[in-house]
Amino acid sequence: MHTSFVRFCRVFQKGRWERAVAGANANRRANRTMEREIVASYEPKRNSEIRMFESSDEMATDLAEYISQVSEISVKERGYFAIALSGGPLISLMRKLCEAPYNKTLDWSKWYIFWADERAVAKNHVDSYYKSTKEGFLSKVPILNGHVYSINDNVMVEDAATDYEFVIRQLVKIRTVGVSESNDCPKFDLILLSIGSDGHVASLFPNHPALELKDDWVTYITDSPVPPPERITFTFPVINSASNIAVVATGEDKAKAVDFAISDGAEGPDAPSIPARMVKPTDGKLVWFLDKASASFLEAKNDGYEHTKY
Ligand SMILES: O=C(O)[C@H](O)[C@@H](O)[C@H](O)[C@H](O)COP(=O)(O)O
Repeated sequence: MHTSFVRFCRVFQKGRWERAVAGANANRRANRTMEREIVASYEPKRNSEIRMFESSDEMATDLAEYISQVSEISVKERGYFAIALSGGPLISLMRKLCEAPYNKTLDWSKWYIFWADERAVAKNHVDSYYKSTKEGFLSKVPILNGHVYSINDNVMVEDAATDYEFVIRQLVKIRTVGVSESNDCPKFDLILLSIGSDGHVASLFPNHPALELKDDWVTYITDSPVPPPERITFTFPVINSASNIAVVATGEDKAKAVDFAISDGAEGPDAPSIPARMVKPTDGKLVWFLDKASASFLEAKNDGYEHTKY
């Protein structure tokens, strides 16, 4: 059973749901019940994909290729690549973009950098995502300084959120950032997120009123359960308007959250509030990048273990 599931994930890794279904169909004769369980648990949402990796190195390799492909398509179609970053392991996992061939082949002059969330600290503070992004990525690739839209760290957090939304509105007007056809939200070419062990994405935490915002593009919080408390964050309308969203999960402490975010079994009144479940692109594509540890509850479930409640 375990082998079937791993095989299933490897097919997912190749990026084709149809092939995954074909693989599952091939298993049917061998284990009809197992196949039903897998397909029921991982019924694909429209335009979503799960990629699972044995090692951080494999994930980094695939993430670099994925980002490179999305950037090439965006530059070809729109003339720009507007990408929003976040915290956690992302910057380290983007490390291969700073190496050959990408450092030479990508059209870096068309890249525009944003943050889906940021901690309200000075840019030189150890907690700043800007600082870690600068050190781990921006200083190693030829992205133009004028294309890096970091948060204003000289004002109060609420003003920083207002400023950031204003800046994005100007860029949407001139279409450096695209616009959604179904609402007036910005349509980022790619938003990269990582999931926390409580299921938060960006700085959208479980049970927080910020989860419900419909009209704001950027908001602020002053009570983050994960320090530091003050942050700004994109809202779900903006996240879900993106052309592409990738959610990265690494480590066993994310296993429950990943399971509840992805599995259909987590529906119903007892289902926990997992912000990552609210990542549902309206017109775009969603890809989950999972390491073995963060996917271990998905695997366990298909090994015949009972679904563990959060
Ligand atoms: O301040 C935060 O919001 C967290 O640090 C946040 O970034 C999250 O927990 C990571 O995305 C998961 O990161 P790890 O995989 O490193 O735990």
